[in-house]
Amino acid sequence: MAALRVLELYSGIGGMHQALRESCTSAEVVAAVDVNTLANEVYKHNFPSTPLWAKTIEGITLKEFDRLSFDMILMSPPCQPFTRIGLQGDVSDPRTKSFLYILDVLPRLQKLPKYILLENVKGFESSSARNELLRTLETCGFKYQEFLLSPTCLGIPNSRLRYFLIAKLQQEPFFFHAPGQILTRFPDLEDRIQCLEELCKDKAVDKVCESSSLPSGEKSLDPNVGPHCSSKKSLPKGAFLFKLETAEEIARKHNQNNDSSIQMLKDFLEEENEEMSRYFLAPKFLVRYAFLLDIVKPTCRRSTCFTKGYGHYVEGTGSVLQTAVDVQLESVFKHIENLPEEEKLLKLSTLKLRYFTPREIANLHGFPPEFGFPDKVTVKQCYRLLGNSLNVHVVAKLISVLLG
Ligand SMILES: C[S@@+](CC[C@H](N)C(=O)[O-])C[C@H]1O[C@@H](n2cnc3c(N)ncnc32)[C@H](O)[C@@H]1O
Repeated sequence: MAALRVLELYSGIGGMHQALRESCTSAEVVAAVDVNTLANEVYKHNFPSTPLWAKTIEGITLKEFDRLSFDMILMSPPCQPFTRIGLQGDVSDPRTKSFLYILDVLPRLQKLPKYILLENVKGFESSSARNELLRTLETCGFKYQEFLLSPTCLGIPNSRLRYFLIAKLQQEPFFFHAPGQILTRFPDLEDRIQCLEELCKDKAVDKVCESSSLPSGEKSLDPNVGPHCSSKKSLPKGAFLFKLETAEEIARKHNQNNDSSIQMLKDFLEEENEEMSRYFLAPKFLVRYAFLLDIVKPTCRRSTCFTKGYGHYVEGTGSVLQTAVDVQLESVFKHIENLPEEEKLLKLSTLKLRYFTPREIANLHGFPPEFGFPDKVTVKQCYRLLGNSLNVHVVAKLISVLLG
């Protein structure tokens, strides 16, 4: 079979390209498009032979799109218009303009692509942009399925709940098709068998795969968000409230750390060495923000989503690592608020807290060891680019599901 011709839109540092490679699909990225100069340099560094179009998507003409004659679109449109903490400008946000342009171009292409995969933040599913996307796909005759997935459903100790849509230009729906539902786990062989059994029983086709949508007891949704947050298990013995955390949060973290189906963070960490000193949290910063930090140890089986503000803003941008593994977090934080500043600092310093390195975040995001950044890219810029990127393993698996 001829290699698939893939168009990678909003290519950034090439998370989609990396995922395509990991999926072992016979494919060629015929063009990668992005306006960000730095992201483009990282892309070129890692995928030197891919044609990189450093221009806006809305600046590409229908003719140019047609000339590419692509079979597949991989895209992660800007997510700011849809984030829960943002203004949710949705289709009226200027950053959605290029996406609406793609939707406008799609039905007018000489040849429709056979496959589409889109990634965005949680929140996109309730946007007008998504409704517009579904309407366009239906008009063009695509069959599609939506997902909300986090790397935790692949055993990776990092929460990054994201919206995904896969679409194919075929008569037959996906075997796991769940009309009107957003799947919160990957479809598996069981779904296929069940699907076939149901078909054999000659049941109504639209009922075929209902069961695949919401599995019971599945650790599919991001454990940091939604109903899974409220653990029904009782607090671990001796646990108490500290560090501005509620009993519920402490219980949730405890449960996550005891979930042996998730790998430990230590599998993703670099060896501690002298160069790590640059990643340690500055004392002033520690005293000021310690209560807001999400602190994890190498033996933990969780970390929060690393965003583009990591290393710059504190709250909600990603976990920090406690490298003094024998120190009890509780003993450091208990009654700390009553201590004078110097003593506070002394206590906090015993934890030896540091940021995850860009390489460690890349590891958690599924980028292989050979994926790198040009020397001139600073650590902060790496955090920014990685925070904008995606989990390669999750997308690779979705590509396999889409083409399977
Ligand atoms: C969410 S990031 C995608 C990241 C990418 N998937 C990766 O792995 O790094 C969105 C990207 O879209 C790019 N972008 C935003 N608006 C654009 C436009 N109108 N035309 C081209 N690129 C655009 C940004 O520069 C950014 O790199």
